[in-house]
Amino acid sequence: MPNWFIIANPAAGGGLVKKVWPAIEAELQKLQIQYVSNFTIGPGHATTMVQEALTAGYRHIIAVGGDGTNHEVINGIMLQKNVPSAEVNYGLLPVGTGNDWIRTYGIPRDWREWLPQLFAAPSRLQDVGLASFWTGGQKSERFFTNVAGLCYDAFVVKTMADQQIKPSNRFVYLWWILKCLFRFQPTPCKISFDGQSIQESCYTINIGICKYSGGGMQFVPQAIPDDGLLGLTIARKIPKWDVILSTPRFYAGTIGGHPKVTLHQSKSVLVESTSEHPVYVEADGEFLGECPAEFTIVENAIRVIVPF
Ligand SMILES: Nc1ncnc2c1ncn2[C@@H]1O[C@H](COP(=O)(O)OP(=O)(O)OP(=O)(O)O)[C@@H](O)[C@H]1O
Repeated sequence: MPNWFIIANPAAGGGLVKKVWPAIEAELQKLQIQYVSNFTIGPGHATTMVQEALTAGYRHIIAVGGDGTNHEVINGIMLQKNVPSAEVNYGLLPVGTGNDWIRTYGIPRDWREWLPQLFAAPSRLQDVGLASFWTGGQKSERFFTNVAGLCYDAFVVKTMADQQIKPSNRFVYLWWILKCLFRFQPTPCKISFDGQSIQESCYTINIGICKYSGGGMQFVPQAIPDDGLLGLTIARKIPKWDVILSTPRFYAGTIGGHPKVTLHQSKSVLVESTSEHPVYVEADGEFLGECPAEFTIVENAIRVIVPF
C-alpha cells in the first residue's frame, strides 16, 4: 500500500487545483512519492474521504486546496474513532484563495516551493477548537482548526455564501467586506469566558487557534496553536469610519491597541444573543449557524506537517 493518501479539491483556488494537478502529479513522481490520490466530488466529501482512508489503514494524509478543504479534512480526522487523531500525520498543500491557516506556520504559499519539503518536513501537535451552535432549529457541532468568528465576521461569510460569491482575490474580498459593513448593525450579546461575562453590542468576536483569517488579517494575534487555550478577541461597537481606518491594524497584528478591542485567552467561550436579532457564527470561513454558541478546546489534537 502506498504511504501517502492525497485528497485534492478541484474547486479550490477558483478551480486552480484542477488546473495545476498535472504539474503536482509530475512533481510527486519526480520525488518518487508513493501515493494514492482522489478528487473530492463536492462539499463535505473530504471529511468522509479521510475517514475512509484512515479505516483503510492510511496514516499519512495530504490535502490539496485551501482553508475550506483543510477544515473538512480536520473534521474527518477528529470525527473518526479508529485512529487517535494525533497519530495521523497531516499536511496541507496550499492551492486555495485565502490560504490563511498556513500563515501561522510560515508554510510557503507557493505549492511548488512547499511540495518538495512537505514529505520530509517535521510535524508538531496543534490544538483544535470545537464549536457547538444552532442551525435549522437543532444543536450541532463542528471542529475548527484556524479562526471562528461571530457578528460582522460571520455576517460577511453568510452573505457571501447566500449569494454564492467566491472571491478570486484579496481585492474582491475587501470589496465585499466593505459592502457588508454598511449593511451590518452591531449585535447585542453576552460573552462568558474564564469566570467573567461581558454584555455589549459587538462589531466582531473572534476565537482562534491560529492567528490569521480574512486573507492575511490577524483577528486573534495572541493565539498560539498549542498552548491549550482559545484566543478571544472582542471588538465592541465601533463607528463604521473607525472600522475602515482600523483595517491596517488587522494586517499588522496590532488590533489589541484599539481602545474598543480587548484580547483574552480562555479554555472555553460562550456567546449568547441578548436581543431578538440572531448572532451568526462561522469557523474557518465556513458558515455554521447561530448563537447560543459554545467554543471549547481539544488540546494537542492533530499532528500537522510544518517547515523546519
Ligand atoms: N468537487 C468539488 N466541487 C465543488 N466544491 C467543492 C468540491 N470539493 C470541495 N468543495 C468545496 O469547495 C469549497 C472551497 O474550498 P477551499 O476553501 O479549500 O478553497 P478556497 O475557497 O479557494 O480557499 P480559501 O478557503 O483558502 O480561501 C469548500 O467549501 C468545499 O466544501
